[in-house]
Amino acid sequence: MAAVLRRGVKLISSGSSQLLSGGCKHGRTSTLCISSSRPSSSKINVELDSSTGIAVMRFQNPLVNSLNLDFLTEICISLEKLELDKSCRGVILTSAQPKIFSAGLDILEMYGKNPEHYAAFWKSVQEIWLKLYGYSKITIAAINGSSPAGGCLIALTADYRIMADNPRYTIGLNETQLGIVAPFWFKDTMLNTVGHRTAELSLQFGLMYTPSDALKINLVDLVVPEEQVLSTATETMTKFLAIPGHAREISKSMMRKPVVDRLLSCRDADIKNFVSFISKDSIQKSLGQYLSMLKQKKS
Ligand SMILES: CCCCCCCCCC/C=C\CC(=O)SCCNC(=O)CCNC(=O)[C@H](O)C(C)(C)COP(=O)(O)OP(=O)(O)OC[C@H]1O[C@@H](n2cnc3c(N)ncnc32)[C@H](O)[C@@H]1OP(=O)(O)O
Repeated sequence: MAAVLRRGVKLISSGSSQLLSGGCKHGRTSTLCISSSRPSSSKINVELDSSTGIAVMRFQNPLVNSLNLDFLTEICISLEKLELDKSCRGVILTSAQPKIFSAGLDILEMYGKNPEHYAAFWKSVQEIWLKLYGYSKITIAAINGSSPAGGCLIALTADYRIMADNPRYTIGLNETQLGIVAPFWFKDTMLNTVGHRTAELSLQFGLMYTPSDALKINLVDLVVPEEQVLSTATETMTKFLAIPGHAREISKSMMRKPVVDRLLSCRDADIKNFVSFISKDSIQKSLGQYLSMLKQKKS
């Protein structure tokens, strides 16, 4: 059940199984409707301040916000609800997990599973990208931790990126380091942000950037002290909100639509391509080795 935090603000815990269709109004505060059962299973929470129209979506999928099928579905449903909710004007994406924005796609979803599973997973990755890259409302990524690969992609879909000034945090599309390849729409999203040459080097080497280096190549727009990431995101959102909405929205769409349309025109082929690529023995071997490396890092 949504709980009132302060005047005009509601906390919305949303497990995918708990979300009902359609938004609803409770007095002055516009929020999403959810049932009250099993709120502890929520992988995200959303706070919507109806006085400003700003929603804060926090990722809370322990340990590292890795993007598995359920988590992706839950994010997508919440984004859809916020998009339909007239009282919401913009969404800040951030993490409730310490030190990690998102560890990227859950490698376990791409390792040792069957083709049907790979296809369903990839479809959900496409869905989240299509939803976020084509999102009509303003999105700001408040990057308060590391953000490799799919985590970087989520950040890249936002209209603005603000990263915590902590050299331990890194961000980038590191796919080649895992022996896998960022698909064309990951590449296009990166290219539209940092330009051709930087994207080319970045993708081939699978480079991960510290916040200050990410700022130099425009991978992020602003680096601020960690404790100011959210407040700066809110201030920035207010600046975006001062622009006439329809004009901003059309401009955003004009910049992004060709890339969105490109994936829309070949979704099934892209899924087939992914399934055939990820099922290869050599790719499975690379992913297995990478997983072992992650585990060994601890010991
Ligand atoms: C021809 C063209 C065809 C196109 C075909 C397409 C091909 C596929 C394209 C796929 C695109 C994107 C891929 C991805 O997003 S892959 C994921 C990439 N992510 C990473 O490389 C991040 C790896 N993780 C880390 O670097 C670190 O874990 C961290 C995030 C910096 C956190 O470090 P930490 O020290 O705080 O925590 P750590 O102990 O390492 O991890 C805790 C546990 O979490 C597990 N884990 C970490 N990341 C992932 C992950 N992405 N998926 C699944 N599990 C993950 C880690 O193993 C630990 O588990 P455990 O506690 O030991 O059991």
